[in-house]
Formats: sequence, structure tokens, C-alpha cells
Amino acid sequence: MTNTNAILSLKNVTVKVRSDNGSETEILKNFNLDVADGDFITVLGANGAGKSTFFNVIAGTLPADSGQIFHAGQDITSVSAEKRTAFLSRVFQDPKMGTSPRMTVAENLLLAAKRGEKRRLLPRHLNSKMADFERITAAMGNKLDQRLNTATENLSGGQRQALSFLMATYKKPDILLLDEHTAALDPKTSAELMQKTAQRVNEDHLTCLMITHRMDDALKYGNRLIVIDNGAVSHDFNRDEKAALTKDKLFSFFDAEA
Ligand SMILES: Nc1ncnc2c1ncn2[C@@H]1O[C@H](COP(=O)(O)OP(=O)(O)OP(=O)(O)O)[C@@H](O)[C@H]1O
Repeated sequence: MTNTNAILSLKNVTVKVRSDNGSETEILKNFNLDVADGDFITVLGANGAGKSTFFNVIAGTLPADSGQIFHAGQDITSVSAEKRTAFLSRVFQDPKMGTSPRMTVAENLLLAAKRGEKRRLLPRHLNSKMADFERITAAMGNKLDQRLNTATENLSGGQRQALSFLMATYKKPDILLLDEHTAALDPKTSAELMQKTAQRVNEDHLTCLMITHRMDDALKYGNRLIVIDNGAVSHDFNRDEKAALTKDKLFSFFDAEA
């Protein structure tokens, strides 16, 4: 049975990979997690711990070998990645991943606005959305609103990542996966996008999981922090426990696990 209050649950999820010599390795091992509606969970873990694999099974881009995944109480273990985009979006580390390079900023936003609908891009659709696109891009504070008619490939990395984030959140997904989405940006741009991210997540009451290697961000943002080690959740801190954490304490978990 699953926790019916959870918007997302992973129950004993195992993912195995087969190497060329035929041997099998479990990269997620009986992975269990209940995510409550409105949780903002920061996800830490060493390189190779299984964080991206965890996101891949939630998104459906990698099948689980055993176990189950539930969305709002519904078993979605066999639902395709494409169908999961109706309630789930993801932003990747690479600014090139989330957007169509030859399309303008406004056209990309229109794609996001029409997700789950027929995807024909008609000028009248664009015209009717333009004021909204101006509003949400201006709110990012990085002059993206002045580049609505620019091809996305000509944006800065920070602007492109801000656009990916706006596209992922436009339709208020039930589950937002942020996979080191600020890691490729310079410190100032990264901090700005992180602050806008938190603002949007809070204002829209989004349920969000964010992988990061930045301990400061993992501590500063969200109401819950998990550590993944060796394909499973090794630590799960609630709001109060997280508030009492320090960077040194977090480092000690990694040292102890090494
Ligand atoms: N398709 C695959 N085939 C073989 N091994 C894989 C595959 N996908 C992941 N792995 C291995 O599984 C382990 C977990 O990988 P994963 O990318 O989930 O880790 P991660 O925690 O996201 O790491 P990082 O912080 O470096 O991004 C790694 O050892 C990785 O090499």
C-alpha cells in the first residue's frame, strides 16, 4: 500500500544495469520515499550515488526492475515518460536541454503553454499569450523579457536556463524535478536563478525535488533534505532537523559514508 497523502511515492524501487561482461549492478536498491504535496526537497549525494537515476525512474526515462512508483495514489510504474509529462517536469544542468534552439523565446514558452494540447503554433496563440510571457520573463530580472523574439540559441546560458525553468513551471506541474539546474551557471547568475526558483516554488505551492552539490543551497532552500548514498536514501531530514543542520554536519555524513 502507498501513503495516500503523498503526491509521489517510490516503493522498494530497484534499478539494475548490465555491464558488457553480463554482470548486473543495482544502482537503486529498494529505494523508498514518500513526497508530500508541497514538499521542497533538496537532494544531496556523492558522484555516482544514484541521484540522476532516482530522477530518471520518477520521470520514466529509465524503467524500474522492481518496485512501484505512485503519483497521487495511482500506480504509474508502467506509464511512459511522455505521458508523465502531463504532471511532471524536469530542468537539467545543461542549458541546452530544455529548449528548442532555433525557436524564439516566445515560441518556446508557447510550446510549454500548450503542453498536453495540440501543439500547432499559430500567430494568434502567440499574440494572446504575449502579455503573460512578458510578465513572467520580466520577473526573472535578467532581461529575458527584452529577448522574446530572439532565437533561444542566441541567449546567454543564464537566460536559457531561466527560460527552461519558466517552461517547466508554466503549467504548474504536480512534480518538479530540478537536476542541478544552476550548476552550469556563474555564482551570481546561479544565486539569482536559485532565488527566483524558490520564489516560484513557494508562490505556486509546487512540489519540488532539487539535486544539488551546493551544500549552502541544500541547507538554505526547501523544507526537507535527503542524502542519497549507494542507491538508497541514507538520511531524511524534516524541516526542524534541517534547520538544525550545518555544512560541517553534512560533510560528516559524507565522510562517514566514504
Ligand atoms: N545506463 C547505465 N549503465 C551503467 N551504469 C550506469 C548507468 N546509469 C548510471 N550508471 C551508474 O550508476 C551509478 C549512479 O549514477 P547516477 O548518474 O544516478 O549518479 P549521480 O548521483 O547522479 O552522480 P553525479 O553526482 O555524478 O551526477 C554510477 O556509478 C553510474 O556510473
